[in-house]
Amino acid sequence: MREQNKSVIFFCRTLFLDGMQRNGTDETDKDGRGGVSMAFSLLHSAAGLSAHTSRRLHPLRDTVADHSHATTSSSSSSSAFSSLSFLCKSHSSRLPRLSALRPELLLPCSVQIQESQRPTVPTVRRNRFEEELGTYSKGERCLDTIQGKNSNSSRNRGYCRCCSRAGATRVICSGSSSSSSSLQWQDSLVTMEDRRRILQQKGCVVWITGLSGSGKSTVAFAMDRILNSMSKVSYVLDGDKIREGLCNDLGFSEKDRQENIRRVGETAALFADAGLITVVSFISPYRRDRDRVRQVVPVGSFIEVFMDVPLDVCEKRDAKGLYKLARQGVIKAFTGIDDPYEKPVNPEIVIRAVNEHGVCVTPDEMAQIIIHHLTSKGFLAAE
Ligand SMILES: Nc1ncnc2c1ncn2[C@@H]1O[C@H](COP(=O)(O)OS(=O)(=O)O)[C@@H](OP(=O)(O)O)[C@H]1O
Ligand SMILES: Nc1ncnc2c1ncn2[C@@H]1O[C@H](COP(=O)(O)OP(=O)(O)O)[C@@H](O)[C@H]1O
Repeated sequence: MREQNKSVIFFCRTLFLDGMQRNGTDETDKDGRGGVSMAFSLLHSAAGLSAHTSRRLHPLRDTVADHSHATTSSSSSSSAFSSLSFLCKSHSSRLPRLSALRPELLLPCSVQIQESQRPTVPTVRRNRFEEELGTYSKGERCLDTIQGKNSNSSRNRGYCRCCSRAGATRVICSGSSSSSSSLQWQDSLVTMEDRRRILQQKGCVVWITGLSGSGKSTVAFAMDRILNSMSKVSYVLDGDKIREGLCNDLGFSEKDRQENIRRVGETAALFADAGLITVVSFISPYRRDRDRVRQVVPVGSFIEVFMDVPLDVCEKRDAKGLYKLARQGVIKAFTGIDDPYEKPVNPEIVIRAVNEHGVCVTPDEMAQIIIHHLTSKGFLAAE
Protein backbone atom coordinates (compact mmCIF):
# COMPACT_ATOMS: atom_id res chain seq x y z
CA MET A 1 0.00 0.00 0.00
CA ARG A 2 2.70 2.43 1.05
CA GLU A 3 4.93 1.46 -1.89
CA GLN A 4 2.07 1.90 -4.31
CA ASN A 5 1.33 5.35 -3.02
CA LYS A 6 4.93 6.41 -3.19
CA SER A 7 4.88 5.99 -6.94
CA VAL A 8 1.58 7.79 -7.21
CA ILE A 9 2.89 10.73 -5.29
CA PHE A 10 6.05 10.81 -7.36
CA PHE A 11 4.11 11.33 -10.55
CA CYS A 12 1.30 13.39 -9.28
CA ARG A 13 0.47 16.99 -9.74
CA THR A 14 -0.06 18.69 -6.42
CA LEU A 15 -2.37 21.40 -5.43
CA PHE A 16 -2.57 23.11 -2.10
CA LEU A 17 -5.88 23.72 -0.54
CA ASP A 18 -4.66 26.12 2.02
CA GLY A 19 -6.66 27.31 4.99
CA MET A 20 -6.08 30.84 3.75
CA GLN A 21 -8.15 30.14 0.65
CA ARG A 22 -11.27 29.42 2.68
CA ASN A 23 -11.64 33.16 2.80
CA GLY A 24 -12.63 32.90 -0.80
CA THR A 25 -14.60 29.72 -1.21
CA ASP A 26 -16.39 29.40 2.09
CA GLU A 27 -16.39 32.82 3.56
CA THR A 28 -19.94 32.54 4.80
CA ASP A 29 -19.42 29.02 6.10
CA LYS A 30 -18.64 29.69 9.71
CA ASP A 31 -18.06 26.02 10.43
CA GLY A 32 -15.55 25.86 7.62
CA ARG A 33 -16.35 22.28 6.67
CA GLY A 34 -18.60 22.76 3.67
CA GLY A 35 -16.22 24.76 1.52
CA VAL A 36 -13.23 22.51 2.04
CA SER A 37 -15.10 19.28 1.41
CA MET A 38 -16.79 20.79 -1.62
CA ALA A 39 -13.44 21.97 -2.94
CA PHE A 40 -12.08 18.43 -2.57
CA SER A 41 -15.12 17.09 -4.31
CA LEU A 42 -14.81 19.53 -7.22
CA LEU A 43 -11.11 18.87 -7.59
CA HIS A 44 -11.72 15.14 -7.62
CA SER A 45 -14.11 15.72 -10.47
CA ALA A 46 -11.67 17.99 -12.27
CA ALA A 47 -9.02 15.31 -12.06
CA GLY A 48 -11.40 12.66 -13.30
CA LEU A 49 -11.29 10.88 -9.97
CA SER A 50 -14.25 9.36 -8.23
CA ALA A 51 -16.39 12.22 -7.10
CA HIS A 52 -18.58 11.98 -4.06
CA THR A 53 -21.02 14.64 -3.11
CA SER A 54 -19.82 16.35 -0.02
CA ARG A 55 -23.23 16.18 1.60
CA ARG A 56 -23.09 12.37 1.74
CA LEU A 57 -19.76 12.42 3.49
CA HIS A 58 -18.60 13.51 6.84
CA PRO A 59 -16.75 16.63 5.76
CA LEU A 60 -12.97 16.33 5.97
CA ARG A 61 -12.71 12.86 7.53
CA ASP A 62 -14.56 11.17 4.73
CA THR A 63 -13.19 13.34 1.97
CA VAL A 64 -9.73 12.40 3.19
CA ALA A 65 -10.74 8.75 3.24
CA ASP A 66 -12.27 9.17 -0.19
CA HIS A 67 -9.08 10.82 -1.34
CA SER A 68 -7.12 7.85 -0.08
CA HIS A 69 -9.23 5.64 -2.28
CA ALA A 70 -8.89 7.98 -5.23
CA THR A 71 -5.13 8.26 -4.92
CA THR A 72 -4.69 4.52 -4.69
CA SER A 73 -6.96 3.75 -7.58
CA SER A 74 -5.38 6.43 -9.73
CA SER A 75 -2.06 4.61 -9.70
CA SER A 76 -3.22 2.48 -12.59
CA SER A 77 -4.40 5.38 -14.71
CA SER A 78 -2.31 6.54 -17.62
CA SER A 79 -3.42 10.12 -17.27
CA ALA A 80 -0.92 12.20 -15.38
CA PHE A 81 -3.66 14.50 -14.30
CA SER A 82 -5.68 11.77 -12.73
CA SER A 83 -2.84 11.31 -10.29
CA LEU A 84 -3.76 14.51 -8.57
CA SER A 85 -2.75 14.62 -4.97
CA PHE A 86 -3.82 17.09 -2.40
CA LEU A 87 -1.55 18.38 0.24
CA CYS A 88 -3.79 19.98 2.73
CA LYS A 89 -1.84 22.42 4.73
CA SER A 90 -3.55 23.59 7.82
CA HIS A 91 -3.40 26.81 9.67
CA SER A 92 -3.82 26.93 13.38
CA SER A 93 -7.53 27.74 13.27
CA ARG A 94 -8.22 24.45 11.53
CA LEU A 95 -5.87 22.24 13.51
CA PRO A 96 -8.19 21.06 16.26
CA ARG A 97 -10.65 19.64 13.79
CA LEU A 98 -8.00 18.10 11.54
CA SER A 99 -6.00 16.66 14.38
CA ALA A 100 -9.05 14.60 15.28
CA LEU A 101 -8.39 12.57 12.13
CA ARG A 102 -6.80 9.20 12.68
CA PRO A 103 -3.17 9.13 11.52
CA GLU A 104 -3.70 5.83 9.72
CA LEU A 105 -6.19 7.66 7.50
CA LEU A 106 -3.79 10.44 6.77
CA LEU A 107 -0.52 8.71 6.09
CA PRO A 108 -1.46 6.46 3.21
CA CYS A 109 -3.25 9.19 1.33
CA SER A 110 -0.47 11.75 1.45
CA VAL A 111 -2.41 14.43 3.19
CA GLN A 112 0.04 16.29 5.32
CA ILE A 113 -1.02 18.49 8.13
CA GLN A 114 1.47 20.85 9.53
CA GLU A 115 1.38 24.20 11.16
CA SER A 116 2.82 27.18 9.35
CA GLN A 117 6.58 27.39 9.85
CA ARG A 118 6.55 31.11 9.45
CA PRO A 119 6.05 33.41 12.41
CA THR A 120 2.44 34.46 12.43
CA VAL A 121 1.84 38.11 11.80
CA PRO A 122 -1.55 39.14 13.13
CA THR A 123 -3.19 40.06 9.88
CA VAL A 124 -6.78 40.13 8.83
CA ARG A 125 -7.86 39.75 5.27
CA ARG A 126 -11.14 41.24 4.27
CA ASN A 127 -13.45 40.13 1.57
CA ARG A 128 -11.28 40.69 -1.48
CA PHE A 129 -13.97 42.72 -3.18
CA GLU A 130 -14.05 45.14 -0.29
CA GLU A 131 -10.29 45.34 -0.38
CA GLU A 132 -10.23 46.43 -3.96
CA LEU A 133 -13.10 48.82 -3.78
CA GLY A 134 -12.78 50.07 -0.25
CA THR A 135 -10.25 52.12 1.64
CA TYR A 136 -8.16 51.40 4.66
CA SER A 137 -8.50 53.04 7.98
CA LYS A 138 -5.69 54.83 9.67
CA GLY A 139 -3.10 52.42 11.02
CA GLU A 140 -3.92 49.57 8.71
CA ARG A 141 -1.05 48.18 6.73
CA CYS A 142 -0.71 45.58 4.03
CA LEU A 143 1.20 42.37 4.58
CA ASP A 144 3.91 43.55 2.19
CA THR A 145 4.62 46.49 4.38
CA ILE A 146 4.82 44.30 7.45
CA GLN A 147 6.97 41.59 5.94
CA GLY A 148 8.86 43.68 3.38
CA LYS A 149 8.31 40.99 0.78
CA ASN A 150 7.05 40.99 -2.73
CA SER A 151 5.58 38.07 -4.56
CA ASN A 152 5.14 37.31 -8.22
CA SER A 153 2.15 35.11 -7.60
CA SER A 154 -0.24 35.54 -10.47
CA ARG A 155 -3.19 36.12 -8.18
CA ASN A 156 -1.44 38.79 -6.21
CA ARG A 157 -2.14 41.77 -8.33
CA GLY A 158 -3.28 45.25 -7.74
CA TYR A 159 -1.73 47.67 -5.42
CA CYS A 160 -1.63 48.34 -1.78
CA ARG A 161 -3.88 51.20 -0.85
CA CYS A 162 -2.14 51.93 2.39
CA CYS A 163 1.39 52.29 1.04
CA SER A 164 0.24 52.97 -2.56
CA ARG A 165 2.96 50.71 -3.88
CA ALA A 166 2.05 49.62 -7.40
CA GLY A 167 2.47 45.91 -7.99
CA ALA A 168 2.47 45.05 -4.33
CA THR A 169 1.35 41.59 -3.37
CA ARG A 170 -2.07 40.66 -2.07
CA VAL A 171 -3.59 43.40 -0.05
CA ILE A 172 -3.91 42.23 3.51
CA CYS A 173 -4.53 44.74 6.19
CA SER A 174 -3.63 44.39 9.81
CA GLY A 175 -6.51 46.42 11.10
CA SER A 176 -9.27 45.15 13.27
CA SER A 177 -12.07 43.10 11.85
CA SER A 178 -15.03 41.10 12.99
CA SER A 179 -13.05 37.98 12.09
CA SER A 180 -10.77 36.76 14.85
CA SER A 181 -8.65 34.53 12.62
CA SER A 182 -4.96 35.13 12.10
CA LEU A 183 -4.32 34.55 8.45
CA GLN A 184 -1.23 34.60 6.34
CA TRP A 185 -1.01 33.88 2.64
CA GLN A 186 1.70 31.43 1.69
CA ASP A 187 2.75 31.58 -1.93
CA SER A 188 2.92 28.36 -3.88
CA LEU A 189 6.41 27.20 -4.74
CA VAL A 190 5.05 26.10 -8.11
CA THR A 191 4.30 28.99 -10.43
CA MET A 192 1.64 29.25 -13.09
CA GLU A 193 4.44 29.09 -15.63
CA ASP A 194 5.62 25.75 -14.17
CA ARG A 195 2.12 24.36 -14.54
CA ARG A 196 1.80 25.82 -18.02
CA ARG A 197 4.95 24.05 -19.21
CA ILE A 198 3.62 20.70 -18.07
CA LEU A 199 0.02 21.13 -19.20
CA GLN A 200 0.90 22.91 -22.45
CA GLN A 201 -1.83 25.43 -21.77
CA LYS A 202 -2.47 28.50 -19.68
CA GLY A 203 -5.25 28.45 -17.11
CA CYS A 204 -8.06 30.90 -17.67
CA VAL A 205 -11.72 31.53 -16.88
CA VAL A 206 -14.23 31.49 -19.72
CA TRP A 207 -17.28 33.13 -18.18
CA ILE A 208 -20.47 32.42 -20.14
CA THR A 209 -23.35 34.72 -19.17
CA GLY A 210 -26.86 34.99 -20.55
CA LEU A 211 -30.51 34.36 -19.93
CA SER A 212 -31.88 31.00 -18.90
CA GLY A 213 -32.27 28.98 -22.10
CA SER A 214 -29.73 31.02 -24.06
CA GLY A 215 -27.53 27.95 -24.50
CA LYS A 216 -24.84 28.56 -21.86
CA SER A 217 -24.59 24.96 -20.65
CA THR A 218 -24.81 23.52 -24.15
CA VAL A 219 -21.90 25.66 -25.36
CA ALA A 220 -19.89 25.07 -22.18
CA PHE A 221 -20.09 21.28 -22.49
CA ALA A 222 -19.46 21.41 -26.24
CA MET A 223 -16.28 23.37 -25.49
CA ASP A 224 -15.28 20.86 -22.84
CA ARG A 225 -15.65 17.98 -25.29
CA ILE A 226 -13.76 19.72 -28.10
CA LEU A 227 -10.95 20.81 -25.79
CA ASN A 228 -10.70 17.28 -24.44
CA SER A 229 -10.33 15.96 -27.99
CA MET A 230 -7.45 18.44 -28.37
CA SER A 231 -5.82 16.98 -25.22
CA LYS A 232 -6.49 20.19 -23.31
CA VAL A 233 -7.58 20.04 -19.69
CA SER A 234 -10.83 21.89 -19.11
CA TYR A 235 -13.60 21.80 -16.55
CA VAL A 236 -17.13 23.16 -16.57
CA LEU A 237 -18.63 24.85 -13.52
CA ASP A 238 -22.31 24.87 -14.41
CA GLY A 239 -24.98 26.76 -12.50
CA ASP A 240 -27.23 23.78 -11.92
CA LYS A 241 -24.41 21.61 -10.56
CA ILE A 242 -22.90 24.24 -8.30
CA ARG A 243 -26.28 25.20 -6.93
CA GLU A 244 -26.74 21.58 -5.80
CA GLY A 245 -23.54 21.60 -3.77
CA LEU A 246 -21.33 24.58 -3.02
CA CYS A 247 -24.25 27.02 -3.22
CA ASN A 248 -27.16 24.88 -2.06
CA ASP A 249 -27.95 27.40 0.65
CA LEU A 250 -28.61 30.18 -1.85
CA GLY A 251 -31.75 31.31 -3.64
CA PHE A 252 -32.35 33.93 -6.32
CA SER A 253 -32.53 37.20 -4.43
CA GLU A 254 -30.04 39.82 -5.57
CA LYS A 255 -27.91 39.19 -2.49
CA ASP A 256 -27.93 35.41 -2.98
CA ARG A 257 -27.07 35.72 -6.65
CA GLN A 258 -24.19 38.01 -5.70
CA GLU A 259 -22.86 35.43 -3.21
CA ASN A 260 -23.41 32.65 -5.74
CA ILE A 261 -21.26 34.45 -8.30
CA ARG A 262 -18.65 35.38 -5.73
CA ARG A 263 -18.20 31.75 -4.65
CA VAL A 264 -18.06 30.34 -8.13
CA GLY A 265 -15.75 33.17 -9.17
CA GLU A 266 -13.32 32.30 -6.40
CA THR A 267 -13.52 28.60 -7.27
CA ALA A 268 -12.96 29.32 -10.95
CA ALA A 269 -9.97 31.48 -10.11
CA LEU A 270 -8.42 28.57 -8.16
CA PHE A 271 -9.05 26.17 -11.04
CA ALA A 272 -7.47 28.63 -13.48
CA ASP A 273 -4.52 29.01 -11.13
CA ALA A 274 -4.16 25.22 -11.27
CA GLY A 275 -3.86 25.54 -15.05
CA LEU A 276 -7.32 24.45 -16.16
CA ILE A 277 -9.35 26.03 -18.94
CA THR A 278 -12.24 26.75 -16.59
CA VAL A 279 -15.60 27.22 -18.27
CA VAL A 280 -18.28 28.83 -16.13
CA SER A 281 -21.91 28.90 -17.24
CA PHE A 282 -24.08 31.00 -14.94
CA ILE A 283 -26.79 33.53 -15.68
CA SER A 284 -24.78 36.00 -13.57
CA PRO A 285 -27.25 38.80 -14.28
CA TYR A 286 -25.45 41.63 -12.52
CA ARG A 287 -22.61 43.42 -14.29
CA ARG A 288 -21.01 44.40 -11.00
CA ASP A 289 -20.77 40.76 -9.87
CA ARG A 290 -19.17 39.65 -13.12
CA ASP A 291 -16.72 42.54 -13.00
CA ARG A 292 -15.73 41.57 -9.49
CA VAL A 293 -14.86 38.06 -10.66
CA ARG A 294 -12.75 39.59 -13.42
CA GLN A 295 -10.78 41.29 -10.65
CA VAL A 296 -9.85 38.03 -8.90
CA VAL A 297 -8.52 36.39 -12.06
CA PRO A 298 -5.10 37.37 -13.47
CA VAL A 299 -5.30 40.25 -15.93
CA GLY A 300 -6.25 39.03 -19.41
CA SER A 301 -7.28 35.57 -18.21
CA PHE A 302 -10.97 36.33 -17.74
CA ILE A 303 -12.89 35.88 -20.98
CA GLU A 304 -16.46 37.09 -20.77
CA VAL A 305 -18.78 35.43 -23.26
CA PHE A 306 -22.21 36.96 -23.73
CA MET A 307 -24.92 34.67 -25.07
CA ASP A 308 -26.82 37.36 -26.95
CA VAL A 309 -30.03 35.40 -27.42
CA PRO A 310 -33.27 37.42 -27.21
CA LEU A 311 -35.72 36.68 -24.43
CA ASP A 312 -38.43 35.54 -26.83
CA VAL A 313 -36.10 32.89 -28.32
CA CYS A 314 -35.16 31.63 -24.84
CA GLU A 315 -38.78 31.62 -23.81
CA LYS A 316 -39.81 29.66 -26.89
CA ARG A 317 -37.17 27.06 -26.11
CA ASP A 318 -38.22 26.89 -22.44
CA ALA A 319 -36.33 23.61 -22.04
CA LYS A 320 -37.14 23.36 -18.33
CA GLY A 321 -40.62 24.88 -18.45
CA LEU A 322 -39.51 27.62 -16.06
CA TYR A 323 -40.55 30.56 -18.24
CA LYS A 324 -44.09 29.24 -18.30
CA LEU A 325 -44.12 28.98 -14.51
CA ALA A 326 -42.59 32.45 -14.23
CA ARG A 327 -45.28 33.91 -16.50
CA GLN A 328 -47.91 32.21 -14.35
CA GLY A 329 -46.33 33.78 -11.29
CA VAL A 330 -45.47 30.41 -9.78
CA ILE A 331 -41.74 31.25 -9.88
CA LYS A 332 -40.91 34.73 -8.64
CA ALA A 333 -37.92 36.88 -9.56
CA PHE A 334 -37.20 34.97 -12.73
CA THR A 335 -34.43 36.57 -14.78
CA GLY A 336 -35.79 38.37 -17.83
CA ILE A 337 -39.39 38.19 -16.63
CA ASP A 338 -39.55 39.95 -13.28
CA ASP A 339 -35.86 40.15 -12.44
CA PRO A 340 -33.15 42.11 -14.26
CA TYR A 341 -30.44 40.94 -16.64
CA GLU A 342 -27.66 43.45 -17.25
CA LYS A 343 -25.93 42.83 -20.58
CA PRO A 344 -22.13 43.02 -20.57
CA VAL A 345 -20.82 46.35 -21.83
CA ASN A 346 -17.58 45.16 -23.36
CA PRO A 347 -17.41 41.36 -23.40
CA GLU A 348 -14.52 39.58 -25.07
CA ILE A 349 -16.93 37.47 -27.13
CA VAL A 350 -20.56 37.87 -28.20
CA ILE A 351 -22.37 34.74 -29.36
CA ARG A 352 -25.59 35.13 -31.33
CA ALA A 353 -28.18 32.50 -32.17
CA VAL A 354 -27.94 33.34 -35.89
CA ASN A 355 -24.94 34.43 -37.91
CA GLU A 356 -24.65 37.46 -40.19
CA HIS A 357 -26.37 35.51 -42.98
CA GLY A 358 -29.35 34.74 -40.77
CA VAL A 359 -28.35 31.10 -40.43
CA CYS A 360 -28.69 29.37 -37.05
CA VAL A 361 -25.38 28.72 -35.32
CA THR A 362 -24.92 25.25 -33.88
CA PRO A 363 -23.54 24.74 -30.36
CA ASP A 364 -20.31 23.27 -31.79
CA GLU A 365 -19.84 26.33 -34.00
CA MET A 366 -20.38 28.57 -30.98
CA ALA A 367 -17.85 26.56 -28.99
CA GLN A 368 -15.36 26.83 -31.84
CA ILE A 369 -15.66 30.64 -31.82
CA ILE A 370 -14.58 30.64 -28.16
CA ILE A 371 -11.84 28.07 -28.70
CA HIS A 372 -10.52 30.11 -31.62
CA HIS A 373 -10.29 33.11 -29.28
CA LEU A 374 -8.41 31.02 -26.69
CA THR A 375 -5.99 29.85 -29.36
CA SER A 376 -5.38 33.37 -30.65
CA LYS A 377 -4.64 34.58 -27.11
CA GLY A 378 -2.17 31.76 -26.49
CA PHE A 379 -4.13 29.92 -23.79
CA LEU A 380 -3.82 26.59 -25.57
CA ALA A 381 -0.06 26.65 -25.91
CA ALA A 382 2.86 26.25 -23.54
CA GLU A 383 4.45 29.60 -24.46
N1 LIG B 1 -35.74 32.89 -10.35
C1 LIG B 1 -34.88 32.32 -11.18
N2 LIG B 1 -34.17 33.07 -12.06
C2 LIG B 1 -33.31 32.49 -12.89
N3 LIG B 1 -33.06 31.15 -12.92
C3 LIG B 1 -33.71 30.36 -12.06
C4 LIG B 1 -34.66 30.91 -11.16
N4 LIG B 1 -35.17 29.88 -10.43
C5 LIG B 1 -34.57 28.76 -10.85
N5 LIG B 1 -33.71 29.04 -11.83
C6 LIG B 1 -32.84 28.02 -12.44
O1 LIG B 1 -31.54 28.29 -11.92
C7 LIG B 1 -30.59 28.39 -12.96
C8 LIG B 1 -29.75 29.67 -12.82
O2 LIG B 1 -28.83 29.52 -11.81
P1 LIG B 1 -27.57 30.48 -11.78
O3 LIG B 1 -26.76 30.04 -10.63
O4 LIG B 1 -26.92 30.46 -13.11
O5 LIG B 1 -28.23 31.90 -11.50
S1 LIG B 1 -27.50 33.25 -11.07
O6 LIG B 1 -26.26 33.35 -11.86
O7 LIG B 1 -27.21 33.19 -9.65
O8 LIG B 1 -28.45 34.32 -11.39
C9 LIG B 1 -31.33 28.47 -14.26
O9 LIG B 1 -30.65 27.56 -15.11
P2 LIG B 1 -30.29 27.89 -16.63
O10 LIG B 1 -31.59 27.73 -17.35
O11 LIG B 1 -29.29 26.83 -16.99
O12 LIG B 1 -29.73 29.26 -16.74
C10 LIG B 1 -32.74 28.03 -13.93
O13 LIG B 1 -32.93 26.72 -14.35
N1 LIG C 1 -27.18 26.81 -30.68
C1 LIG C 1 -28.38 26.34 -30.34
N2 LIG C 1 -29.34 26.26 -31.26
C2 LIG C 1 -30.56 25.80 -30.95
N3 LIG C 1 -30.91 25.36 -29.74
C3 LIG C 1 -29.99 25.42 -28.76
C4 LIG C 1 -28.68 25.90 -29.01
N4 LIG C 1 -27.98 25.85 -27.87
C5 LIG C 1 -28.82 25.34 -26.96
N5 LIG C 1 -30.01 25.08 -27.49
C6 LIG C 1 -31.20 24.51 -26.79
O1 LIG C 1 -31.68 25.52 -25.92
C7 LIG C 1 -32.13 24.94 -24.71
C8 LIG C 1 -31.44 25.62 -23.54
O2 LIG C 1 -30.06 25.37 -23.60
P1 LIG C 1 -29.15 25.38 -22.30
O3 LIG C 1 -27.77 25.10 -22.73
O4 LIG C 1 -29.74 24.50 -21.27
O5 LIG C 1 -29.29 26.91 -21.87
P2 LIG C 1 -28.91 27.61 -20.50
O6 LIG C 1 -27.80 26.82 -19.88
O7 LIG C 1 -28.47 28.99 -20.91
O8 LIG C 1 -30.15 27.62 -19.70
C9 LIG C 1 -31.82 23.44 -24.80
O9 LIG C 1 -32.98 22.77 -25.16
C10 LIG C 1 -30.80 23.36 -25.90
O10 LIG C 1 -30.88 22.14 -26.59
